[in-house]
Amino acid sequence: LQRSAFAPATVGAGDDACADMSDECGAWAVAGECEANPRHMKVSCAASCGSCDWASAERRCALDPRALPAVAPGDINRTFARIEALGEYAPRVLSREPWVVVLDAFLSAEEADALVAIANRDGGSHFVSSQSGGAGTPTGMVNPVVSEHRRSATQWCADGCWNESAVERVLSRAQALLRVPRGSCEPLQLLRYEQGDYYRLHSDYVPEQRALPCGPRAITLFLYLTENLEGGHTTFPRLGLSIAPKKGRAALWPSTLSDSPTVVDLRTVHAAEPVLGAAGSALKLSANLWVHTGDFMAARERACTGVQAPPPPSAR
Ligand SMILES: O=C(O)CCC(=O)C(=O)O
Ligand SMILES: [Fe+2]
Repeated sequence: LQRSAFAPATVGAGDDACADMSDECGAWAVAGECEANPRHMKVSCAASCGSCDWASAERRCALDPRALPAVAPGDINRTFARIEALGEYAPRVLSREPWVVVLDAFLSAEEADALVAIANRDGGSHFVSSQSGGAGTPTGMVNPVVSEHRRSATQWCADGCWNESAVERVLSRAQALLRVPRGSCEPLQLLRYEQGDYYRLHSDYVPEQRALPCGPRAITLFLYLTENLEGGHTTFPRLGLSIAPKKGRAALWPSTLSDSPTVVDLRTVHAAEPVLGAAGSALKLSANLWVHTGDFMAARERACTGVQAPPPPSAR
């Protein structure tokens, strides 16, 4: 059969109707992608996957009124004050209103090296050009795009990568430090900046997530995995702060208000300064661990994080 034999399908009528968003849905479904890639397929190819119950975001992503927030009002202030008082990992408070804390001894050198090895596995081929921002999609999600706002490479340490022992250790430590459930954390995002790479001023807050069960990103734990590089500082221009990359260092800041943890705090907008030095040797590797106010991992299973899962590379 020719690919064109599959026209976008529509199934049912009225409230239960659902449609495919792509001509390729039928071919992908035949190739088994509804099971292999359900977060994209069951939403965008609902007719071909027989998943009309997933077609409506309102129904699929309804909020559970009984769900307890992972970050409740006041938690941000309590958490940062506790971290300062505890004194573990050599904390330095750079700002208190809002909080920005650096933990120079968060990772051991071995752990940083282990994360670097994970980032570089298969010759670094898991990295893709970083995306950000992005336009809305017909399914009400954001489709991040590569833009001038950011030049770097990114990979998600998700699914199988969770089980790597260094990742597991680091996630458990972060969870214990912040006293948040594992499900509120996104998979670790690994970043690579080469000579000239940067990330312009932004907030980590994703507005579309506020109305979703995952809630917005409330806290960022940012890990520096390499050092001895020129540039590449993380700067907070509204606070006059600049954090240098240093192996094993973590920076911790909120993207929301302590009293209203689903409301953005624009005082912590930040940028990654360009990495300087010789082409080929200038390199900054780092990682983001984002904590949400809701259960991010449960929301991710149901394609309810507001970010469109990528389509299958092709129908085989
Ligand atoms: O690379 C940095 O220093 C900061 C990166 C960042 O802000 C981000 O990935 O959201
Ligand atoms: Fe950021």
